[in-house]
Amino acid sequence: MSAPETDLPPLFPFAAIAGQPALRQALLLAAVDPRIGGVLVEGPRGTAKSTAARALAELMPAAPFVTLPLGASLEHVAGTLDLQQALAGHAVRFAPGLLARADGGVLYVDEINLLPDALVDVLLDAAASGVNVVERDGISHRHAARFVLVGTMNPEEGALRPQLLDRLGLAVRLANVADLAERQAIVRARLQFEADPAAFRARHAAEQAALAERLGAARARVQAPDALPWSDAVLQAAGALCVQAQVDGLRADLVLLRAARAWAAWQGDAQVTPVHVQAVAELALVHRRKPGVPPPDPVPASPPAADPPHPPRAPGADGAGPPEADWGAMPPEPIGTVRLAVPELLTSSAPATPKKA
Ligand SMILES: Nc1ncnc2c1ncn2[C@@H]1O[C@H](COP(=O)(O)OP(=O)(O)OP(=O)(O)O)[C@@H](O)[C@H]1O
Repeated sequence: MSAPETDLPPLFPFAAIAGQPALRQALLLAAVDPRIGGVLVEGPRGTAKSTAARALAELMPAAPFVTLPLGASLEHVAGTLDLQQALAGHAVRFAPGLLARADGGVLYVDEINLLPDALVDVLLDAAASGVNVVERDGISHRHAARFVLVGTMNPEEGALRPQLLDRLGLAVRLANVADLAERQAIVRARLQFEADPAAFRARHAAEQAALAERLGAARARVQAPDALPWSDAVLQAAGALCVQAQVDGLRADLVLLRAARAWAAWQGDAQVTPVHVQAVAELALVHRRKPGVPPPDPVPASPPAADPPHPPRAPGADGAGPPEADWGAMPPEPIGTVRLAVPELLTSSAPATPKKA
């Protein structure tokens, strides 16, 4: 886990983020496998979008957190080639941009829907390929740009074109928190953090360390080419969900499979199954589903998906809600069903090492 830099304000720990299970799940999946292509977070102001994205970077080893400022130029983002040097017979000099700085970490793009399309195009290319290529007058330079792209938008302020939406790996639609107990738990935790950040962080240190270790193990597993195989049943499950959502093209299937594999790695499972596909389906499909097509009926669960439980806390810590159910222990569901909230994400007792098949 990267140590917070001393000249920066202390970070609110990922483990202390209350509610928002889909946001936490999507961020963690994108961190397990950055080639998923990032996360689009749609929703109102003040719903922990930037807090969660910053906190995610802290779970990754020495990961930078880079914010793309509004009004940034293409050169500022992608970097520039010094052609004068090249023409004078010197080696090509490359001045790195934000994509280079974000390598290995998180690139946070607030109001991605308000950026020029050309800039979003460059961001999405780099996010999906892990490489940034800068070309000018026949000279080109490429460098690693493996970052988790987190783009936020408020749909009331403008839409993102479907072509660009489709290229964002996962999406989450946040709503304002209407549950009074949950609001109180969030406010109480935040006030405690602001009153004494060091003590607050110390209280969550063990849970944070467990999350960071679990993330590191999952990241290592998805990089191993032979790990986490998928069967035809998995491809079929993904395809069936994509057909039901009436998505365009095949990108949804590919992202869904990649996300399912990341979820299996996070769970410590030995192979990808249709259950993993179901658990991440809505994150891959919500922004690709054809307008007017309803999502599959949610499966009633205990507790119901409409009332997702709070993340686990030590008794009495931060006034948070009750411990959550162990969703991982639930029986498989039929294909075509979707369960959005996967709160056992933050169950620190979950395995950090793969289970035996
Ligand atoms: N679910 C939550 N858990 C913990 N803190 C939360 C939660 N929701 C909101 N907050 C707190 O509310 C404040 C606002 O959150 P944050 O700045 O992350 O919102 P945002 O969604 O990025 O807003 P904006 O779109 O305006 O940038 C922060 O102090 C954050 O800690």
